[in-house]
Amino acid sequence: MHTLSITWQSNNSNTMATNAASAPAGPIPFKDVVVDNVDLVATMPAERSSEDHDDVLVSALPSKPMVGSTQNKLRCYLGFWLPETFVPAAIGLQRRFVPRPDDVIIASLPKCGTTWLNALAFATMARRCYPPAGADHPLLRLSPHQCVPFLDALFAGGGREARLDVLPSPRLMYTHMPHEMLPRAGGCRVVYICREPKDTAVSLWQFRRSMHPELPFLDTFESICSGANTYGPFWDHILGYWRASESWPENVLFLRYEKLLRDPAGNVRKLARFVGVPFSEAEEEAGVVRGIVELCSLGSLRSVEVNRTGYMDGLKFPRKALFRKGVAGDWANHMTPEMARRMDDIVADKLRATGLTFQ
Ligand SMILES: Nc1ncnc2c1ncn2[C@@H]1O[C@H](COP(=O)(O)OS(=O)(=O)O)[C@@H](OP(=O)(O)O)[C@H]1O
Repeated sequence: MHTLSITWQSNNSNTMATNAASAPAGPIPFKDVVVDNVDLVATMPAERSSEDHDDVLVSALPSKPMVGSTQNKLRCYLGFWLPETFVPAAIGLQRRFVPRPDDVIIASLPKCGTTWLNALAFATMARRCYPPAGADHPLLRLSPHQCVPFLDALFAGGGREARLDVLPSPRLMYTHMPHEMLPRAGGCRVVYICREPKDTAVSLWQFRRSMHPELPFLDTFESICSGANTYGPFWDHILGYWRASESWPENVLFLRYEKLLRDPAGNVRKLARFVGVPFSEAEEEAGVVRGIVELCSLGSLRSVEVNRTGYMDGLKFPRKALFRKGVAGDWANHMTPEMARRMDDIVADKLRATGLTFQ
């Protein structure tokens, strides 16, 4: 098992002095601290979990194979197909996670822009300690997933969730769990990123192929359409956060990957306002938003050493597989018209009368 360490280091006072002029008014996230060596993905339990977790017998839940994995399977818990190793995380999150009012949680289905949004949120919230143009920015030596703790891995067992308690406020974390698995209380802020389902399907398949090059697209496609895919059904995952964003707009921000591609700066401003640290006029004039967008662009992240080399240890996937094409519409290169129509029909049917569309 990988050893995890969370190191909080005092910030360099010169950096603070340089930033003072452009610092926003109000609470300053990440003041005096730097997140380092937080690779919570690497701590995912390798063993399968079939024990009793708080009176839910994981091995008694309905199961299906997980496409592309011989080690893990999916279990249906409260209507969602979760990786078996993460069912205890869903239970633990619901029962024991105590959000703080100023927590920020990034939520998504896998392959919807999680890595990008993690990077943007981290760079935005940590900008006083780390100006985006700074040569010592954590995103120049750590992967975005190393900068943002992964709730699903932390709550998967082994007492790791206690590590969250020592993080100073405001905490930034991420999850792939459905909205239904998050506790209601606490009033923390959740930022969800949603992506066109056909592109998400292609991205997931390509990611899996980085480990299993021969994997046919059809297996991934069929499992997604059936609903029994990792964290699926995808329509229920999306709708859970969509409805929450409509009911509690001050708590849940619903972002779209395609809109982020079209207007990254506008969406970063929206994100900053939502998490309570809007950009000041001085910051706008100093090009801070532009700097964050550039730092977190696919080209920049892809060129960082840690993102080019090495593996997401617990998952054995190469990190570079997280930074592929980053475009909208790649589905057209991999789906037949019939496959595309089938998925569009599923989406139209499931999202009917919800106000959410992908057209
Ligand atoms: N900076 C940036 N800008 C635009 N797009 C980006 C960026 N970083 C990652 N990506 C693209 O996001 C896809 C990976 O999805 P996730 O980050 O959600 O994967 S994961 O859930 O964290 O495993 C994957 O999409 P595809 O290229 O379509 O496969 C990545 O290329």
